[in-house]
Amino acid sequence: MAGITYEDFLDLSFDPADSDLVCTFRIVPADGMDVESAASRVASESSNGTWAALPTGEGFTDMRAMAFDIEALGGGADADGGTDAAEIKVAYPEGLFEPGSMPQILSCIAGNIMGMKAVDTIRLVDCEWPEGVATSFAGPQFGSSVRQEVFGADDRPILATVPKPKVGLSTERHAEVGYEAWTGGVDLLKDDENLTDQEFNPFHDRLVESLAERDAAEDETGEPKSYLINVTAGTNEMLERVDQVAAEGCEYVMVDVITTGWAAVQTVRERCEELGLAIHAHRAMHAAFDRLPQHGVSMRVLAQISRLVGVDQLHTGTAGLGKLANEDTVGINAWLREDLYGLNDVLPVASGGLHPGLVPDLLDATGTNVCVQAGGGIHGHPDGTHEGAKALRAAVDAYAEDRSLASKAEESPALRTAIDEWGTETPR
Ligand SMILES: O=C(COP(=O)(O)O)[C@H](O)[C@H](O)COP(=O)(O)O
Ligand SMILES: [Mg+2]
Repeated sequence: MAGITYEDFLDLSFDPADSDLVCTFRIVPADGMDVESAASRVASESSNGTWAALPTGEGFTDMRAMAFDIEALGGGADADGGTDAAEIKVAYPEGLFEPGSMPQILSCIAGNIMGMKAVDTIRLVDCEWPEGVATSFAGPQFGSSVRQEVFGADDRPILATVPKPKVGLSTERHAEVGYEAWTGGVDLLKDDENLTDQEFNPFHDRLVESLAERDAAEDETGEPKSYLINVTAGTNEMLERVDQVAAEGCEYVMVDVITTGWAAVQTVRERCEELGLAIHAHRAMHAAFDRLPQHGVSMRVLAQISRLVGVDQLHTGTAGLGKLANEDTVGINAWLREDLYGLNDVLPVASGGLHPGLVPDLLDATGTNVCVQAGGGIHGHPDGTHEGAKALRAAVDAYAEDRSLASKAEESPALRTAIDEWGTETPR
C-alpha cells in the first residue's frame, strides 16, 4: 500500500475475520457528508487513520479497521426527524488492541470518533467480541452463582436495599436500618452511590458496625446476609478499603464503575480475586453515555464492558417499571447470561423506584435469576423499614410460590399495607 486515505477504510464486500472485533454504530452524517464518507471516517479515526492521506511502507503494520456494512435507517430516525441515520458495522483487527486493557480498547472504539465533525451524532450500539479479545479479560469471578452459593436462594431473586435518605444517616442509624432490613427478609444491605467515606458516616466505622448488625441478623433469622459497601475512591484508597472489607469478613464490595473508571475496576477485580470478594457494580453516570438514543455508548455495550472487566452484579434497570429511564433491560440481561467463551455470567440488578406491587411484572420480564433492589420501596413503607422489607420479601416469595400478591397479602399485613400505599403503579 503506497498510502492510506479515508477510502481505504470502507469496503462493502469485506468479510470480517473471526478474530475481528465488530462494532455496530448508529450515525447521522453531518450536513453535506454522505454516509459512506462518514462511515469510512469512523473506521479511520477509531483505528489508525487521520484527516490527511498518510504514507505507509516499511515499519508500518496495517491496523486499519474496515467499515463493511451500511444500513440506512430512514424514516425520521435522526434526532431532528431527518432521514440520514444509518447503522454501520466496522471490523477491527485483533492486533489493534492491547490484551486485557479496557481503556485502550475504548480509546479506539469509543474515543475521538464521539466528537468527529463528520457526524452530527454517533452511538456505539453493540459489539461482537472475538474470543482473543474477550478472554484477555478476567470476566466475573462468581457471576450469578452468588445467588445460590452465598444465599442459597433457589427459586427466588435475592433482595437488596439501600438505606434512604441516601446520605446523611449516622453510622449507628445506618447499621440499625441494616438490621431492620435484614431481619425483615432482605439478603443484602447496600450503600448508595454517593455514600463512601464522609464525616457523618466514616467508611471503616460503617463497615464494622454494619457487619456486627449483619451477624446479629444472621443469628436471628438463620439466613445468610451480606453487605454491599461502597469502596469507590481513588484506586489506591479503593484497594485499601477492599482489604478492610475482606479483613472484616464481608463477601462483597460495591464500586461505582463508571465514575471510578474501567482501569480502576480492573485493578479492584484483581485484588478481589486474591481476597475472594464479589463485586457489585453501580452504574451511576451511565445515562451521560446512553440516555440519548442517537449518541454515546449504549448501556448494552457498558454492560458488555462490565462483564469483561469482571463485575459479578450489575444494575441493568427495571424493564421500564421503575423511576429511571431504561434501555432494553431484558435484552441486556440475556446478553449477560449468554455463553462468552466460558467467561462467567453477571447477575443483573433491578433497581430504581421499585416496590412490592411491581414485583410480579418485573419478574415476568426479567426472570428470577436477578437481584431486586429497593430503597424508597422499603424505607418509605408506612410502618418503617422492617415492615417494608417484609413486604418486599413476601412479594418475591409469592412469585416463587406462583401466588398472586392479593392472596399473599391476606397472610402478610406488611404486604397489604405496601399495596394499599403504592398499588401497582410505577413512580416518577
Ligand atoms: O438508589 C437507587 C434506587 O433507590 P430507590 O429504590 O429509592 O429508587 C439506585 O441508585 C438506583 O436504582 C440506580 O439506578 P439504576 O439501577 O437504574 O442504575
Ligand atoms: Mg442510589
